[in-house]
Amino acid sequence: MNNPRKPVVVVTRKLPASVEARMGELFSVELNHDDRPFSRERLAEAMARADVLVPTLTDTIDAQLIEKAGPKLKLIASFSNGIDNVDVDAAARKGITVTNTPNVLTEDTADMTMALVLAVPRRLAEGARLLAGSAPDSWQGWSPTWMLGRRIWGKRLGIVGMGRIGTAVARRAKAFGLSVNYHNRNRVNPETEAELEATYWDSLDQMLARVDIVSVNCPSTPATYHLISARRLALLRPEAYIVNTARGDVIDEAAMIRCLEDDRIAGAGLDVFENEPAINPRLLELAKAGKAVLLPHMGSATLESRIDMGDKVIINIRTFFDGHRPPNRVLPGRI
Ligand SMILES: NC(=O)C1=CN([C@@H]2O[C@H](COP(=O)(O)OP(=O)(O)OC[C@H]3O[C@@H](n4cnc5c(N)ncnc54)[C@H](O)[C@@H]3O)[C@@H](O)[C@H]2O)C=CC1
Ligand SMILES: O=C(O)C(=O)CO
Repeated sequence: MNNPRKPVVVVTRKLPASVEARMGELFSVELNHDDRPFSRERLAEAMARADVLVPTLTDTIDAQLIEKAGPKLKLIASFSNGIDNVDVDAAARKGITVTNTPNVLTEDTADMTMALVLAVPRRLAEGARLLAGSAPDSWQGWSPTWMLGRRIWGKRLGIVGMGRIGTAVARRAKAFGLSVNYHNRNRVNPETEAELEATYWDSLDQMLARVDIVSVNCPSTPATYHLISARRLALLRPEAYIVNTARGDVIDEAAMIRCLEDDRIAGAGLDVFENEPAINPRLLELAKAGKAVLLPHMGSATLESRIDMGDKVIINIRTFFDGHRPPNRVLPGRI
């Protein structure tokens, strides 16, 4: 580094040991060994004196906190792909650069999305729970009419948000015999569309009315808040399933719960929730009834992705303090 003074870097959560060790070599780093989430006061205190804050998606870095940040704070290098928890506009106004960790978790999150696409119609969680919770002789054996789910092969998938993860989901879905439909802000390039044999729907409403499984893969932004609204949920066919590995607030969760309870849709596979980590108890009841498979936000949770995310954070900090534009800079209005 050109600057002999090591930047003061405050990390809000425990990271993989190799990442923390490398940060210790490069920066004057303050780690969070006990992994307890920072309170708002502790965040404010860290932002008052650090050169760099390394938050993650569970830290809300809003305009109020950013306005009160100390003059040294120049970089918020988030350990996350989604950046909805950081007010990027407020950071830009204050001259603070924001970075995230895209790409390295795309394949893992797409795998988990596909796992949910399979798990709900094929009743995977129900079957596994049945054996895990039962006495050794309580299963009476195979029967032609028992535990029947719905076929995946030949069905229509509708992806909302055909970016990195959406496209990786589409590749997997094609291999499972699903036809790929998508709605996105922009149409993807013709080569990708041809490779995936994907159908683009300019109208989200029309796509929702047509598909068998919806996969939500767009970011949480003011424009996508409750994008899957009560009105749009009503467009889904009663046999349709919905999978969300993006952010909880892209779907009107209360409206989705009513649809599931009233059998107006067939099921849901959810890795994310509107009020994480709180989960609506009615969703837990739906999971018990086999109408929902719920995961505790673990879409990208592999050791490999966490190490790669840590490497990205380090590279973003290093390039910034070497006087270059960090590779994963998030610009206002570009999410
Ligand atoms: N469950 C988990 O553990 C993880 C969840 N995520 C979530 O997945 C999201 C997507 O990640 P990536 O695919 O890497 O992002 P991306 O930026 O590559 O793709 C998002 C796509 O959504 C589209 N989009 C944005 N606003 C839209 C709108 N109003 N209508 C239609 N399309 C819109 C964009 O044009 C883009 O193509 C992240 O923002 C994050 O919230 C990301 C990683 C892990
Ligand atoms: O990085 C993100 O956006 C996640 O949701 C978890 O990896």
